[in-house]
Amino acid sequence: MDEVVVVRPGEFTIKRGATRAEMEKLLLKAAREAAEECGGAKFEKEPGRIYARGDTQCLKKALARVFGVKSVSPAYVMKFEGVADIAREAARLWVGLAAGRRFAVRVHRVGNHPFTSRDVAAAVGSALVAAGARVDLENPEVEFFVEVRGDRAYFYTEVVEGPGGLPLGSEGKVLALVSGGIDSPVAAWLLMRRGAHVDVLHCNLGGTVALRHTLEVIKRLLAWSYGYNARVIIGDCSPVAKALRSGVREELWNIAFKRALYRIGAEVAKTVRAAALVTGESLGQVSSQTLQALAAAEMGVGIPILRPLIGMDKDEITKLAQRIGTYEISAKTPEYCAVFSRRPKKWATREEIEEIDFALHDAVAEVASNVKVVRKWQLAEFIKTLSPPEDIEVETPPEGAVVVDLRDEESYRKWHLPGAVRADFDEVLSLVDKLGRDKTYVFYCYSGGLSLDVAESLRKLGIKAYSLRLRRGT
Ligand SMILES: Nc1ncnc2c1ncn2[C@@H]1O[C@H](COP(=O)(O)OP(=O)(O)OP(=O)(O)O)[C@@H](O)[C@H]1O
Repeated sequence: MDEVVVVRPGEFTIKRGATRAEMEKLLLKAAREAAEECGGAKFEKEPGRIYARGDTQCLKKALARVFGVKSVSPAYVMKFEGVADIAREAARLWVGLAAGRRFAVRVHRVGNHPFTSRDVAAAVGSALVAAGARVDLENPEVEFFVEVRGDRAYFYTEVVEGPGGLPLGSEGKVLALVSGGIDSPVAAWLLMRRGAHVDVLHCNLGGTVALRHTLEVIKRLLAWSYGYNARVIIGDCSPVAKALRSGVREELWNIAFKRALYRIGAEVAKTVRAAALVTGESLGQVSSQTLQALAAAEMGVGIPILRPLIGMDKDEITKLAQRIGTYEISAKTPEYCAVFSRRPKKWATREEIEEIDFALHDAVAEVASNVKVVRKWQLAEFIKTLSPPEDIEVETPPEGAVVVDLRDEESYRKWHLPGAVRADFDEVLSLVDKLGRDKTYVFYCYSGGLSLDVAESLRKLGIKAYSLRLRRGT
């Protein structure tokens, strides 16, 4: 008796010849990388199955995250001579588990044998009934699976669902635009699941705190990218924010930013040889995701834009994000944004798109040619190196600075620094526009994270800004 993890490949097993052989090779490559998380494994292959030997419990989880895998079962395997051997072994393994419960035996048989699946089920069933269990095929409390393949029998009780889809790398490469929010990592994951190698582009508008958050989300997403050392491409998008705020009417900012993202994406896609962009847009979710807005933003961009979430509801997307493991961090990513207008237009004319292109042309080129590329395997180390500019934190407000309290109203009412005004983080830019961009600003919040980020992003727009480190007791 030997322990093994049975891996069942998904839909690509219906393919034939070279395509199938290539897909099996890719699946095995990804499975080997996944198994490294468990100290490695020994793999064996036969038509329609892969077997992995190693740390069974760990492999069960890791291999159930490999694209192209339909399901995984930790199993015992034995060589047998006849049905009696199978029934004896089943009884030895399962009597304790079956005792006093309603059970069903499910048998799957591949190969030529002098017995049928029913014969096996009957023999195993009676061995367990003899031990005090009761057969109930309709509504069992426990299911016992026996898979007979050639001269071996596999015994298991657990079937862990894999992601399905196609092995990573079987369907070319795409570039996913990922924001750190809930939706775009899900969109990227869905393309991975269909076999595409996915590189990720993030356009950073906030400060280091927000960037770290987003990269943590991306790290979780890429934990699924077994077999491909994906690229994370980070653009500092402050030139776009600046150009947009100075050269585009506010009602068009959302469409214009989207267009800038697509344009930057199209440029970066050329360098990484991606055949399409992927975004997390879902029809009608926000005002820039109307059909007209999407059509206007992508007019003449020159690369296909794939939107796998377009017909999905938010709760479906959220459930997937939870399964992928990105939801928790995504939900907490600060969405500080310098380019969201308060009264967004839901469409744009061709002339308006031309105006946008004219205003953003140089900024798009600047961002696209200054991106930073980090590989999946270096990402964790890279995140550790990120820290905000040294002089951004101060102990006391600089002389003459406008002091802004970013906490909620109740906290502000109870206590605030003398002379401080209160603002939510998404009101900061309007406040700065109102009070003057030439003034110095200093922000404080609860923990110092948000104020750092707000100050850093304002600096990127050319505004003098600091984050105040509150002393204990204040
Ligand atoms: N800063 C960014 N960097 C890269 N891509 C982005 C960025 N912001 C938005 N995107 C892309 O544009 C899409 C639409 O963005 P928008 O903010 O309208 O949608 P969203 O539904 O909030 O998406 P998400 O939840 O992914 O942030 C995103 O799904 C993502 O693909």
